[in-house]
Amino acid sequence: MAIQRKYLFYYISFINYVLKSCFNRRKSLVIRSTMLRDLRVNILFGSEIQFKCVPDNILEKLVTHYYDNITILKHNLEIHNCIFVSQDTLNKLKLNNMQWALVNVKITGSHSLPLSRYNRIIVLDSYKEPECILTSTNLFNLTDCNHSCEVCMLRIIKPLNNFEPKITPKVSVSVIKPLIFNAETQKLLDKILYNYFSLPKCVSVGDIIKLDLKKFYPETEYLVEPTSISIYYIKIVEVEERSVKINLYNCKNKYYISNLHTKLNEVQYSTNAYLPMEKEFAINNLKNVNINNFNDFILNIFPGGMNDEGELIVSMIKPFIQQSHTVYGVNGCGKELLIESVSKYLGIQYISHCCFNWPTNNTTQFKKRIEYFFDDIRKLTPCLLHLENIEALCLSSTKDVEQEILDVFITQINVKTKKPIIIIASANSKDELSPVFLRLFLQSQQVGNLSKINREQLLKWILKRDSVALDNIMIKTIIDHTSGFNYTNYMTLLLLAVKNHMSVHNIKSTDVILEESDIMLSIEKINLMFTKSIGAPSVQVVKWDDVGGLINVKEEIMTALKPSTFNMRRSGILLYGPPGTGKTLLAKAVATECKYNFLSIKGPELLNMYIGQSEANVREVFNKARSAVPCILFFDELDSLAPKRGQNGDSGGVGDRVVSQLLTEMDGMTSENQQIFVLGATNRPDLIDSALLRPGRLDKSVYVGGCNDKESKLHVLRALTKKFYLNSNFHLEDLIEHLPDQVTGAELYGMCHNAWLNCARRVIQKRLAHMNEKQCATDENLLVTEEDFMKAMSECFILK
Ligand SMILES: Nc1ncnc2c1ncn2[C@@H]1O[C@H](COP(=O)(O)OP(=O)(O)OP(=O)(O)O)[C@@H](O)[C@H]1O
Repeated sequence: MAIQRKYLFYYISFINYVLKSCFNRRKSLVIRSTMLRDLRVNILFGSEIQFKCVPDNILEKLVTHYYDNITILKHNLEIHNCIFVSQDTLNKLKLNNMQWALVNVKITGSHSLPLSRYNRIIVLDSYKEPECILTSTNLFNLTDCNHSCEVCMLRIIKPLNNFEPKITPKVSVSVIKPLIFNAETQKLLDKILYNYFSLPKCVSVGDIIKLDLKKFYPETEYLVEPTSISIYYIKIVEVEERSVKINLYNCKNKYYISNLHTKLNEVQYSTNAYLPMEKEFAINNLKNVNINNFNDFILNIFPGGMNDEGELIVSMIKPFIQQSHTVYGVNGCGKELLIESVSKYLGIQYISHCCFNWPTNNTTQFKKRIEYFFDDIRKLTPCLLHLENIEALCLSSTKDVEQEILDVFITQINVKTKKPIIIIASANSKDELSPVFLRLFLQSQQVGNLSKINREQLLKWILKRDSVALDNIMIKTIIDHTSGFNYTNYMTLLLLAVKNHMSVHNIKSTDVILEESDIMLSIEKINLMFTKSIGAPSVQVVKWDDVGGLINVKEEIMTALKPSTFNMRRSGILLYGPPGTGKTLLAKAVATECKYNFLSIKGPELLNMYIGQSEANVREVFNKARSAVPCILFFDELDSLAPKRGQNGDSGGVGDRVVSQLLTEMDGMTSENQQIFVLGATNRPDLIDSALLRPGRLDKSVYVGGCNDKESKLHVLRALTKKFYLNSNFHLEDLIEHLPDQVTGAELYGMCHNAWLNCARRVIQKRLAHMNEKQCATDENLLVTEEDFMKAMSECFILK
């Protein structure tokens, strides 16, 4: 029987196994079918081992941790040619450290085998799970650069005992990334290639090589115009062996390339290629990385809390055929970062273009710009084209022009190419695109507001990526105070906090540990910026204890705002009651305490004499609220905005239309998301249209009454005199007896205000009298006495 030499090793193992079984009485000689299958797999395909792709910079660190520079240089340990295993796995594979072996991959759901390639098996001591690690570039090369296959196992086919790659005299490479070239990029690339091959590098024909600009040309940091492309990819197209040209299709042998012995030839062979898929990346600071903790230094490619959206966009794109989709999300929600991450995840080149660069006053020029742009893009396939602000195509003043532009766009995106152009258009909202335009896109994905858990994940992701230190308890506090924040908000928050920390502590380095005060100050600044940007008035800070009494009403509002066990919440509450009982004050306290955005509207402000304008104002208010979620929308004097419909005297039915608009918006609000809460306030609930008070809109009416018992009067008085210095022998309880039975908060406020003024006048008079004694009236001297209150009371009320 002619046994091929490469399988001899496995046959010997098999015979050993049978002999061992014969001598072991406890084991039966029966060889089960699974054993036979495993054996057959081993004989034909080698040992299967599990793997994990690890970011390049982490692997580089690990190698330098375990091997000194001399060993790395002597053995030419280049991470993209190596598979890293533990000592146990090496023993199991019966290999020696740094030995070359033929390796290939097992592809999920496929029986065909990619060609085997040479790889070095390197031991990283104390490495545990899974059985081996390698770079994503190496894995991609092992699949013959097949971007659409999923590898489930690595196979070590055959150990090579005396293998040593030869030096090739000539090599041809082509550039894959960057897609767009100019003289400057060319110069940089030449320099990187020269530096990279200054030490001999081992390659196979067809290999893709990843070159980090920072690593192979660190001087670029000092260039006047820094380049934005930091990673370059090249492909080995052809090598020469004893004057025979070896190209892609006839060999997977390894060759050494070095500047000294090899002539490098750059060809425009194929810029059209996929890239290795990168599902994870390493954080910036890898100071303390080691073999046991390296997983802590790896981050998912999708931003934290946006994993589901990322996966959904990936599933929209797969399989790679020419197609167009849309992604919606408000400004700063991280659309661009997400779409770029999707391109890295799928290993497809990313091109982004802002559509606002196209429009001009001249329609022909506008159309030409679109055509030229797509002509250029078709040379760069396969690629993921991100068209930012696609609404720019729908902003023409006339419908005819819009249609012409759309026709050109449709023609261009439907031109078929050999390799696909995957278009992802993004806009702030679906409403900005015309229906004709919407039909062009197959599927759409909304990047919505982040839930509390997602915000926490996102913040942790950013902190880890940018190596910003915070303690865990602070993260929870930040999350509680930043409802409605998105990716850009958190980036701004950290930037402001770092800036603040550096200026307060006079630190120059960027390695800072942020304190709670830095963060809180930045949150306040951002909230203020935001309030200004949406045109909301800044709300005076009112705390719960500034509102006296009204305990039931406070509880009612708070339970309505908190999601219940079934995640059902009220969409709105109507506060009604006599004037001056604290309805507006309550709304302000809700805004301060809940840390929600707060939009306050006085009913009559929205009414306008022009036809249609009042309804438009209502729409505008709800749009503002939607862009500021989570948001409390407070309508004061709601009876003037939403009176009963069909009443006489309503000129032209404006009131009816405003009510209808209000009802529509409130319905939309509940179905779209639960983060807008409407508070209404009125003195006359009987005048409000009943449709507004049905469940799902303002589904609860709460009475806010005056103070008619001693306890509530005392609570309000305590709240109003919180900042007063009261004379020690005077108690507020004594005042209560003299107050009228029915008083409102506003009346009590008036009385307290007068009492303080009485006190101030008294102190000033005293001061003027003692002018010569140089005695000053400080705050401590402003002790409000019972007499001040009694005088104020007699001014405000008819005493009992
Ligand atoms: N419960 C209370 N605790 C403390 N102060 C109160 C209370 N109720 C009313 N006030 C005082 O009265 C002032 C007016 O109250 P507010 O404007 O909230 O009344 P309102 O019910 O909204 O009146 P209107 O119906 O006329 O708009 C407040 O600024 C506050 O100083």
